[in-house]
Amino acid sequence: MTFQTIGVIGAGQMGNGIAQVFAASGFDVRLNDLSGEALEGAVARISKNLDRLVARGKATDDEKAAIMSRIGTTTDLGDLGESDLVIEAATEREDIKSRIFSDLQPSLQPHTILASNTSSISITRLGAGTDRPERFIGLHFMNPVPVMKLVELIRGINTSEETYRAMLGLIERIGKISASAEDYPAFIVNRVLIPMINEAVYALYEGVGNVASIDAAMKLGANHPMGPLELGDFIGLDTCLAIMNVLHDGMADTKYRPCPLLTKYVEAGWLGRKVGRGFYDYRGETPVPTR
Ligand SMILES: CC(=O)CC(=O)SCCNC(=O)CCNC(=O)[C@H](O)C(C)(C)COP(=O)(O)OP(=O)(O)OC[C@H]1O[C@@H](n2cnc3c(N)ncnc32)[C@H](O)[C@@H]1OP(=O)(O)O
Ligand SMILES: NC(=O)C1=CN([C@@H]2O[C@H](COP(=O)(O)OP(=O)(O)OC[C@H]3O[C@@H](n4cnc5c(N)ncnc54)[C@H](OP(=O)(O)O)[C@@H]3O)[C@@H](O)[C@H]2O)C=CC1
Repeated sequence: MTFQTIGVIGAGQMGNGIAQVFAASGFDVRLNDLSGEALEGAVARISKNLDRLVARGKATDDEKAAIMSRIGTTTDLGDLGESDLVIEAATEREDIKSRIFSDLQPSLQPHTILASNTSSISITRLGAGTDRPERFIGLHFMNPVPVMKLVELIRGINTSEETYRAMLGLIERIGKISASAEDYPAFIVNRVLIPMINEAVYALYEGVGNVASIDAAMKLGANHPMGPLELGDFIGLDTCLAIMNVLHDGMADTKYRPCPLLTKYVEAGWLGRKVGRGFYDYRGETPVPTR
C-alpha cells in the first residue's frame, strides 16, 4: 500500500497537529473543517509552531515553506476523495463521527483507509457503520501531536491484518512509535489517564486540595510534567467528560462516574485552554486558578 495524500477531518488542536506531522514527513495533506475560521486558525497555529522550530535552528525557512505548501484546506468533505488515508479528528461525539464517515463515503476511492483519532469510542462500532470495516482503524495521536512520540493503534474486530500492518509502517515513517491496544472503551492511555484526571477533580470537589495544591502535588510529588487539572484544561474538559461517559457506559461500572464538578465546568462552557477558561483562567498574563 502506498500513501501520498492524507485527509484530516477536524481542524482543532489535534487535527492541526496531525496535519503538521504528515506534511513534515512529505505527505500532501487536505485538512477539512466545517468552518473556514477553524481552518485559518489551524494554518496559523501550524505556521507558528514551525516558526518556533526555525527560531531554534531545527528547521530552515525553506523547509517551513515546503511543509506549509503541502497543506491544503477545504470546508468540502468531497475534496478529500483523492486521499489514500483519511483521519477523522472531529469533536469526541459518536453521532458527529458516524455522520462524517457516512457523508465522506461516496467520494472515497476503494483503496482508501479510514481512521479515527477518537479518544475512547468503539472502533468496531464506527467501522461497522462504513462500507469498509476491514479498512477502518483507530489511530490515536497524543497532544501535542508534534511533540508526543506515541500513536495508539486500535484494531476493531473487523480491521484486516493488511490495514494494521500498513498503519504500523506509516506510524514509523512519520517518526512516531506505536502501541497496539484492543478495542475496549478508552483503549490504554485514556483508560488510565482520564480516571486520574477525574479523581483529581473529585479531590477538588471534596475540598481535599485546591487547584494549585492538587497540581503542585502531582507535578512535584509524582514528577508529572503537568498537574492533572492543568492537563485536563490542556486536553479539553469536554473531551475528558466525553471519555468518562464512554468508560462509565461501556464498562457499566460506577467507578468511572464523572465528577459532578467536571460536568458543571463543561456545562458552563469552561472547557479549558482552548476557550480561555477551565480550572485555570488563561485570559490574563499568567493562568489563575478558578478555585
Ligand atoms: C486525551 C487523549 O486522547 C490523549 C492525550 O493526548 S492525553 C495528553 C498527553 N499529553 C501529555 O500528557 C502532555 C503533558 N505535558 C508535557 O509533556 C509537557 O508539558 C509539554 C511537552 C506539553 C510541554 O513541555 P515543556 O517542557 O513545558 O514546554 P517547552 O519547553 O515549551 O516545550 C518543549 C518542546 O515542545 C514543543 N511544544 C510545546 N507545546 C507545543 C504545542 N502545543 N505544539 C507543538 N509543539 C509544542 C516546544 O516547541 C518544544 O520543542 P523543542 O524542544 O523542539 O524546542
Ligand atoms: N484534546 C486532546 O488532548 C486529544 C483529543 N483527541 C481526540 O481528537 C478529536 C478532536 O479533539 P480536539 O482536537 O481536542 O477537539 P477540538 O474541539 O479542538 O476540535 C474539534 C474540531 O472538529 C470540528 N468539527 C466538529 N464537527 C465537525 C464536522 N462534522 N466536520 C468537520 N469538522 C468538525 C470542530 O468544529 P467546531 O468547533 O465548529 O465544532 C473543531 O474545529 C476528538 O475525537 C478527541 O477525543 C485525541 C487525542 C488527544
